[in-house]
Amino acid sequence: GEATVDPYVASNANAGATPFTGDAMVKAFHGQDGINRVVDGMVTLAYADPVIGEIFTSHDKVRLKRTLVEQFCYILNAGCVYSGRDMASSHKDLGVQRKDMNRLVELLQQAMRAEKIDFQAQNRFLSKLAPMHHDVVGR
Ligand code: HEM
Repeated sequence: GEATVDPYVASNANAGATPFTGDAMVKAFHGQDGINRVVDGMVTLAYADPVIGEIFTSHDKVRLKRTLVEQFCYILNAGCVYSGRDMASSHKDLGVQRKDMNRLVELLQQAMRAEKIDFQAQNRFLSKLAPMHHDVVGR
């Protein structure tokens, strides 16, 4: 099941990036099914990772997968609403460092490669996520 969290106001703005327009990106990611597989792959790798796994293991994987799928799907313009928390609230107190962010990006790349996402589309998506390090990495 999914753990409950403190109340917050849901908004697509919480996703932390302006979505792509048109359907090129959703096609490149093989639709919502492909997005689900990419998130599943990334989350599985992250929980099992020797470097960053420890940051994840005490947190609810069910909610994380659901909200990550919504966030990726929203940003890729694949027809979803993001119902999760904003990136600053989601990551405060986790103690995420820049190297952890870099590691998660590597795992996302691994998951996208496994789904055979076009390389240019991978990089276009990563460039939407990169500025979020300001909110994700603790200071
Ligand atoms: C651009 C990079 C990142 C994005 C887009 C992202 C996205 C998200 C989203 C959507 C959530 C769920 C929000 C919610 O529950 O309402 C979340 C939570 C979480 N993220 Fe990230 N994240 C990023 C980077 C990281 C990094 C680098 C780490 C650690 C290495 C991390 C660890 C976590 C953990 C442990 C949670 C669960 C927090 C909780 O249960 O309270 N995230 N993230």
